[in-house]
Amino acid sequence: MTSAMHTEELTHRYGRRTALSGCTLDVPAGHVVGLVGPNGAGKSTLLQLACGLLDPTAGRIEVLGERPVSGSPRVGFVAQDTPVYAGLTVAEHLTLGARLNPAWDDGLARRRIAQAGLDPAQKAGKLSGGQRAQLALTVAAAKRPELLLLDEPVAALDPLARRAFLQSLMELAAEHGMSIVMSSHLVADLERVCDHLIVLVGSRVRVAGDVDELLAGHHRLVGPRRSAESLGAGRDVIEERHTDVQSTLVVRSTAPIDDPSWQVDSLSLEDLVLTYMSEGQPAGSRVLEGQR
Ligand SMILES: Nc1ncnc2c1ncn2[C@@H]1O[C@H](COP(=O)(O)OP(=O)(O)OP(=O)(O)O)[C@@H](O)[C@H]1O
Repeated sequence: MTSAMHTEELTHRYGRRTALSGCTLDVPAGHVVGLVGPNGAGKSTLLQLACGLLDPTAGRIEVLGERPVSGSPRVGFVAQDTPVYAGLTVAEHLTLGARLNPAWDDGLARRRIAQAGLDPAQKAGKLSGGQRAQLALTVAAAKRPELLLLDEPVAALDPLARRAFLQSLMELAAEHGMSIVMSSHLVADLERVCDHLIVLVGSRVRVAGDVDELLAGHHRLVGPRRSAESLGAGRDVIEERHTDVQSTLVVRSTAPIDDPSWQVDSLSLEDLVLTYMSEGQPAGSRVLEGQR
């Protein structure tokens, strides 16, 4: 499997604050990868390390087989605040993009600008937040990078624009083999477009893998109250809740659960993400299906 990104024990500190700690992960090339985690988990820090805007404090990161270099034409990045040049018009952004990027796809850029309903003559400083995000995304995609890194790209988009944007991401990955890593809090969106998922919690990777494999390997068990240890080896208990009479467990297991006294259900991607995100928090703040 070729990697779009590979990290080993990657750590970044801002002064005394650790933003990412001992992060080891592999992002397969040619996939759309979702990066989720609570606020402050280190997602933006990881993406900025990947595009060379930050340097590791410790550990190693390779992107497309190289040490990340800021401004590389092989990597596109859209930061959370979608920076644009306020004094330049939309059309001037495309002209500048074409001048700076050898693989610039002008057709793609103009199509996306038209789809987003942007006026080429308008100054970027006068665009709305969502329109600015559309422009920044267009410029990043039209660079035709091998890897596109997006930090909460759809947060400012209206639902229609969001759907169109997610559709275009899937097309970029399918038609041009572009690898895409996008952070988002909108798990339903990630579920629509991502085939690989990374859950980052407290500056560490909590779980990562192919979405279908993750869903197939996680189960919710409901049955008469008993200790989680009764499940035996090879089953990783991610979450357990007990009443006087009933136990509810979320387990990771590739082997089938063959004890008929358990009712075994699958998890949605949102349940899976929430389970990992709430790990380590007091049981009262955890969210389980039926209690939301
Ligand atoms: N420039 C900075 N200086 C100091 N600390 C920072 C800086 N940027 C981020 N941090 C800290 O690093 C940690 C990780 O932040 P980061 O922005 O990477 O998280 P995130 O997962 O992207 O969060 P969010 O979902 O809220 O965008 C947080 O504790 C944050 O306060």
